[in-house]
Amino acid sequence: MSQKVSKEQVAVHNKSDSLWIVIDEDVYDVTKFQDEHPGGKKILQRVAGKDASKQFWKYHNEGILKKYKSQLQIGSLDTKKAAAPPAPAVAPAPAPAAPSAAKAKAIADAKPAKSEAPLEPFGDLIPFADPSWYQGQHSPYYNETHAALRAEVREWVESEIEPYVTEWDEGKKVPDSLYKQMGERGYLGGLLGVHFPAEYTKYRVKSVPPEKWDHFHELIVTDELSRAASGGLVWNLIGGFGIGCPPLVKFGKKPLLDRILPGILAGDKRICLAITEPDAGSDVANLTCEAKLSEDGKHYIVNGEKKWITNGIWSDYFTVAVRTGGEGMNGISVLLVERENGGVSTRRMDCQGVWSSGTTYITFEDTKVPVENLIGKENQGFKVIMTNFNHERIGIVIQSLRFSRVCYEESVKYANKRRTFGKKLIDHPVIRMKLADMARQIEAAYNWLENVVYQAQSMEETEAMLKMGGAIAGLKAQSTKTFEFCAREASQIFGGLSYSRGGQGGKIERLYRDVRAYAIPGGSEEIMLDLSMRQSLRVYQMFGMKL
Ligand code: HEM
Repeated sequence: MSQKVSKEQVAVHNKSDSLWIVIDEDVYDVTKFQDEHPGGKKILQRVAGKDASKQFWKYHNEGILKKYKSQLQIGSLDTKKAAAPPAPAVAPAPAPAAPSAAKAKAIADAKPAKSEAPLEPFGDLIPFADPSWYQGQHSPYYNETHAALRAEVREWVESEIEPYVTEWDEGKKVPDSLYKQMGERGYLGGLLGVHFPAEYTKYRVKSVPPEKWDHFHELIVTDELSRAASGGLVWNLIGGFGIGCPPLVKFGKKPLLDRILPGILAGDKRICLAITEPDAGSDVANLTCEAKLSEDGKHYIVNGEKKWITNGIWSDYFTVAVRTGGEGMNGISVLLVERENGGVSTRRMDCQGVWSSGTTYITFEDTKVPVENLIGKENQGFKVIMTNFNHERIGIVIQSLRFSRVCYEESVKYANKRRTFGKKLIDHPVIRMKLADMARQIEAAYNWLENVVYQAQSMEETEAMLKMGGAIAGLKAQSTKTFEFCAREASQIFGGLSYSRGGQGGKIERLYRDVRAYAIPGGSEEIMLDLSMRQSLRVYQMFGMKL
């Protein structure tokens, strides 16, 4: 790849039997690739031996070069300047245009006397495409460990995930090795909504010592993973674990944790949450999957069905809500079912979106579960489930808002290169209005999210469950509605490119299909909005609300 080539040498390779092109001063041999080029071989032959940068960027985004570079690049033009030294983990800001002396003084004078320095800017600096602290703005929530983690996860996603996401989504499977990496990188240990469980795993997150791990680190892992623009990918990696494992960690008995948690946190064994049934979705109190105690009192025998269970198809363990008592919420318990004990059948379901997440229909037939696998107390499982919902919903909020940002970011980039009616899309007021409407909703919801995360980590768990449940439910509805809005508006901006799968509008097309997977599970928008009012009013009545 270090080969230096002159323009004249490239120009010789101008026929289909030896076809070179130049993109951004790098030289590519596309002789063999031309037959498989999705845009056709003639279009490549027309630029054979020439600089094709302009044409290339018209039809592709950065992901294509990242994916094919190692395979097709044979060198660079001898006129290309040496590459800049590698960027530090946290990229410094590009030098801003120097303000006039008077203006600089005015800015300095206007600064509050005691202002904490903001963190270094990071990423592409497109306003609203990342949270504001990425653009060097002040924030009370983040410190150097958050910035380092952000760089760590982004590097991983950009190099090892993003280039392959489309393939995995279409193939409806993410390689198991990636899940294993989630364990080895320590991310699984950090996604439980509790302290980092260093006592149960030897793996550590490179940028953050366990004792410093907080809820904002968890937010960053989920947020940066979601930049891959695939609900299927995110749910494959954290969908089952993020909601199935916390109840085990918080309410499981120590011998059970000692036996199975290390394997789960290492990424060797998979776990999922099984609550929803063919006939009981948001109405959890009415579930019917039953568990009866065996005559010798050593096992529960489980019979029933569970539906739309994320990761079920690959899971070794299932955190299952069952009916052990009478009707309603006081007859529900939570059990940890182990596949290897038998009686568990799983079938993959075909759904509209989140294709690589493994949505599953499960049948339990006389499934034996040792009584030691009871999570929480018998007939008090409703509390376990309710505590878990806040964590699940915050995860959905983080993902929905990042997906909204991806829709916005892709739109801004595309609008700055696509020309219609003699000018760039970005120069049409109607397009800027769409972008503004996306940005204002994203920022409003994200600032609410940061506040909620801060409250959740500052409060004791029961207090957080009570006081924050209503707000989190409202925020969940706000975020999924924002996501739906952004997917729609981005799709209008991309036009036909987001109607076909793959290519420049591929992320938008995929996310559009994922919208319902966020608006419905974890509590549908309608249930969430109603709950946000009912719960907030009821709780604050307890805390002395005056009407
Ligand atoms: C290293 C060189 C190139 C590679 C690896 C490459 C790869 C691809 C890929 C993977 C696609 C499928 C769509 C996508 O995923 O974005 C595509 C489509 C396309 N490419 Fe290329 N390409 C290259 C160079 C070029 C050049 C130089 C041109 C124009 C002169 C071109 C024109 C097109 C067109 C018109 C499409 C179809 C776009 C659409 O469906 O809207 N490609 N290319």
